[in-house]
Amino acid sequence: MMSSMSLSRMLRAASVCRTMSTATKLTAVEVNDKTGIATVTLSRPPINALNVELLHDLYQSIKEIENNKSRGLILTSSNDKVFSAGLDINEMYRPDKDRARLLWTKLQDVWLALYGCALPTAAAINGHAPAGGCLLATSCEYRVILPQCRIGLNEIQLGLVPPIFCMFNFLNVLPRRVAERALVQGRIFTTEQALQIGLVDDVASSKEKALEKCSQFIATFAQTNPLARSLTKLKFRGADLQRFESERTNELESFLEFIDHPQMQEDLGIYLEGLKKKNRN
Ligand SMILES: CCCCCCCCC/C=C/C(=O)SCCNC(=O)CCNC(=O)[C@H](O)C(C)(C)COP(=O)(O)OP(=O)(O)OC[C@H]1O[C@@H](n2cnc3c(N)ncnc32)[C@H](O)[C@@H]1OP(=O)(O)O
Repeated sequence: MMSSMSLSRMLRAASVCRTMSTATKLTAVEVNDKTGIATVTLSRPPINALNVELLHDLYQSIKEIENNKSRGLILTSSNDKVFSAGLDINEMYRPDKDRARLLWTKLQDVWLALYGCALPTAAAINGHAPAGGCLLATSCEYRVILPQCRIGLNEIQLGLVPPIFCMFNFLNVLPRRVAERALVQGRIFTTEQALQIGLVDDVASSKEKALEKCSQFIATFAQTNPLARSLTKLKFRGADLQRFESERTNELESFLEFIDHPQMQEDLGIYLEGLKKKNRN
């Protein structure tokens, strides 16, 4: 028979994590009742490519966590090889115009919500994080990556001009010269390189350890007044957020114009085919 001691331990363990009521289909949200930290898990197999629906769910999750006054937000992936492959290229290749508009608007919303999030934010990067994957991670305040991953903003390599928020994110974590060169070259960094240049703060040997490090980072704010903390964060990020707002419409129109261009469509088609061919060979 189970002792009352082990039963109470089990009950305690069961109550530690709860799924948030409005957790959506492509993001799972779990709140640790002990620490008050919410973990958002990107869950769009196979590679968490950011389509309209995933971006929508991610935005909802971030806002929900912020409104529920969690102690912090950790972003991670349900895939053990890929954090996120960035924007779903299928959404940009021969796109439906209204959907392409929605895609970009949702990406902008997610960036605003994550970069300007009042809570401490951390990314447990448990797999590759090219392009939009890197954008999500660098919108957070702290990053831990696993060994043998690749991360970077490679938009230029696809013939895409990195939007202004890519620049803000890189300038926020890297020295200006390193940020500019990385963006202009479309560099993808290995785990070791990312750590060396400061694109990530730490390396962990497993997803669990990465999540633990993220929790430890968030715990460093335990003694800080949450309002004072978030207002200070906004003082650092406010100028970026304002400039983003003033260029938001222009960037949306540029994006739509850009992907409407026949050469761009041809290039995207070739790139997509190249990704698929890799698996056929
Ligand atoms: C202001 C002006 C603005 C104008 C400019 C606009 C700027 C845009 C800003 C943002 C841009 C982006 O994010 S663009 C997205 C850039 N992303 C990338 O370049 C990532 C490319 N993918 C990879 O590197 C790799 O797939 C990686 C993520 C590391 C995972 O490698 P794996 O070996 O584990 O998996 P793979 O076999 O390669 O991929 C599994 C399947 O997913 C597909 N796939 C991979 N990445 C995909 C993707 N991003 N979109 C769709 N499909 C993808 C592959 O073709 C495979 O399909 P099947 O073979 O059919 O199974």
